[in-house]
Amino acid sequence: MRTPLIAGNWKMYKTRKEAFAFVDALKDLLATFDPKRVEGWICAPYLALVGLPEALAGTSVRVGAQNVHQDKEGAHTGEVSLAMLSEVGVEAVILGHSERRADCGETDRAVAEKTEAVLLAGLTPIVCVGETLEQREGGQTAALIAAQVSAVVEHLTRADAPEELASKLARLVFAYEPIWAIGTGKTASVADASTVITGIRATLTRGLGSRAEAVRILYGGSVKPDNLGAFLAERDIDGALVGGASLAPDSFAALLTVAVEASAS
Ligand SMILES: O=C(CO)COP(=O)(O)O
Repeated sequence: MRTPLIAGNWKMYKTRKEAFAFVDALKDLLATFDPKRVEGWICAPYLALVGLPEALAGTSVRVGAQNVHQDKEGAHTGEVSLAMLSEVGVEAVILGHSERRADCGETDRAVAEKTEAVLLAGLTPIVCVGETLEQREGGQTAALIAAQVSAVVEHLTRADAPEELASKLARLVFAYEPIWAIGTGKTASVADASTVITGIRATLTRGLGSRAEAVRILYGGSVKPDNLGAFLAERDIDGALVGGASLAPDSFAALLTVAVEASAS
C-alpha cells in the first residue's frame, strides 16, 4: 500500500517572513488533527528553506525544494547543490516542472541526471511530466508522457548505472501535470488523469519490473480541497502536486484532511 502524498509547490511565492507566518498558522491548524497516514510536503523557494524543517518540527509535514543541480559542486553560477539542500534539512526535490522545462530549457536528459543525483543523495525526487493542450489535441499525450518517463527510467537502469541506485528506485515519485491544467482552474477529468497515470505505471513496470508498484504517481493541475478526493479515489493516483491551493495554510491543511479521509476509506 502506497502512502498518499500531498506536495505543495510554492513556486516563486513567499518571502521568508511569509513562509514562516504560513508555518505558524499551519501548526495551529494541524494541532486539531493528525495527518500521519499521509505525507505532506512543502516545496518552498530556496531562501525560505533555511530553518523551515526546524519550524515544522513536531508536525508530519516535511520540506522539499523546487530544483537542484545534478553535479556535486562546481562552476555553475546561480545553482544550488544537493549537499547544500541536505544540510538545511531538505528531503525532496521537484524536478522537471513544466515551468522549468519552458523557462530554463530543462531537457529530459537533465531531468534524468538530476533524478539519479537526488536518489543517490538519499532525497526523494518528484519528477514532473505533462503535455501541452496542443499535444493533447493532437493525440500525442500517451506517447509524449511515455517518452518523458522512459528517459528517466532508461537513465536509471542503464548498464553502467551505480549499483546502489537499484535499491533506491522505489523512492521515486512522478507527478503527471497536464500543462493546460496548471493554474487555469481547469483540471484534467479524473478519467483522463487516471488513464495517463495508469500508462505511467505501465511504462515504469516495463523498466523497473515489480519495483514500479512502490513508485508513487501524483496528479497536478488546479487541485483544490473540493476536487482532490475524486482523484485520490483512483487506484493508481497516489496524491497531488498542488500550486495555488498550497499557498494558504487553511487550504493546505484542508488538502491533508481530504487525503487522510481518502486513505481511511
Ligand atoms: O504546477 C502545479 C504544481 O506543481 C499546479 O499548479 P496549480 O495547482 O496552481 O494549478
